[in-house]
Amino acid sequence: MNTRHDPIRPDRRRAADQRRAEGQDSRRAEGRDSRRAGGPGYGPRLLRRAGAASGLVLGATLTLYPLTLYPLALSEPVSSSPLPTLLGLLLGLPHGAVDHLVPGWLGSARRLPVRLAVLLGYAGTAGAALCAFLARPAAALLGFLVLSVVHFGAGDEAFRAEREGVRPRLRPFGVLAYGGPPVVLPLALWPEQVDPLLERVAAGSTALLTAEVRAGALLLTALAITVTALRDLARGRRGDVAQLGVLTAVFVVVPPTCAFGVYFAAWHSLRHVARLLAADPANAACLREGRLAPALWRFARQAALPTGIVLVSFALLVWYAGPAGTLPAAFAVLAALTLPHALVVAWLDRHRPGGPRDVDRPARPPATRNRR
Ligand SMILES: CC1=C(/C=C/C(C)=C/C=C/C(C)=C/C=O)C(C)(C)CCC1
Ligand SMILES: [Fe+2]
Repeated sequence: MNTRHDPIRPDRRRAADQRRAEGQDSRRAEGRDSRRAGGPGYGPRLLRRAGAASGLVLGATLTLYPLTLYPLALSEPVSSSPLPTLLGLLLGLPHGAVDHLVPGWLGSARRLPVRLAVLLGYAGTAGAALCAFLARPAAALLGFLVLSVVHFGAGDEAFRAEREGVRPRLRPFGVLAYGGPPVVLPLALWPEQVDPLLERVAAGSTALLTAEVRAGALLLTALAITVTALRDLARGRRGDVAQLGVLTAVFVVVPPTCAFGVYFAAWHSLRHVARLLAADPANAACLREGRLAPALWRFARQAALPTGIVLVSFALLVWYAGPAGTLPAAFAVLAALTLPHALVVAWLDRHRPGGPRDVDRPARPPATRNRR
């Protein structure tokens, strides 16, 4: 096969080989794109819609809140109730329920032993995180908050890159600009509402979050938001600037437990589910035809059993811990599942079309090459 040392016309052979390889490369990239993203252009289109929907829901929360809900939600029992956060977490739970299938979709874990190893690794990592949470709750909660900033922010950076069909670049300021608002703003701007909850989740955790730590994190987040917004403005991405503005404003204006509940279900989870629908090769045909319902139905079926298992484990834990233990139990389960979930999502970001494992160019092949 290797003709590099062929004594006869090596230059012409080499050129022909290169042309053939380029053609194969391009066809492979196209096939990969249509397998994974539901047909050329469909993945980005789905992500654009999901992005617009999440921005609209947060925008609606921001505008309706002062008009209708403000007096109610600022009233003491509602503003510091964990209920909206728990409800949002519950609604968003399925976004992590098909994590174990993702490596198989991207072609890395189709064989049964590999799939079993993925499942075992997932369960083992969750178990280790749960042990850490039970042994050192305050320190573990702090680690969980940092992990949340990175997971939320990297998720949005990857989402934006996939929507544009380019390689994801995890710029630290970009990650902090998107991951900071849902975590840092509640801690820094709403301590009266958040601190009692943090103490209920893990006694002693607020002592670690000193005023200086919060002020420093707030400053860095504000800087990251400003830099990212200016960078996007310079590139003419006014839509992204508006979305970042809405995301930030929601966490400044709306009390945190409410803002976080809406954010988790309608922004983080919705966007991630859109990426999952585009990544599942079995959705390619229906998504190419513009039919979303079969893809959603397939996702619902795949997510049902793992979501059910988590809910039953959670119910057992609450029953064991009693009503006072509900919040710590909820967060212990959440923190335990977040660690393997964040690892799988980081893996997805690296292996999606256009990710660093792919060739060093946009996810979709250039328009001039091999267009039908
Ligand atoms: C503990 C706590 C909070 C933080 C919750 C976080 C950070 C959840 C992260 C979930 C993740 C990362 C899920 C993965 O997809 C709030 C809302 C600030 C205030 C109430 C107490
Ligand atoms: Fe997530």
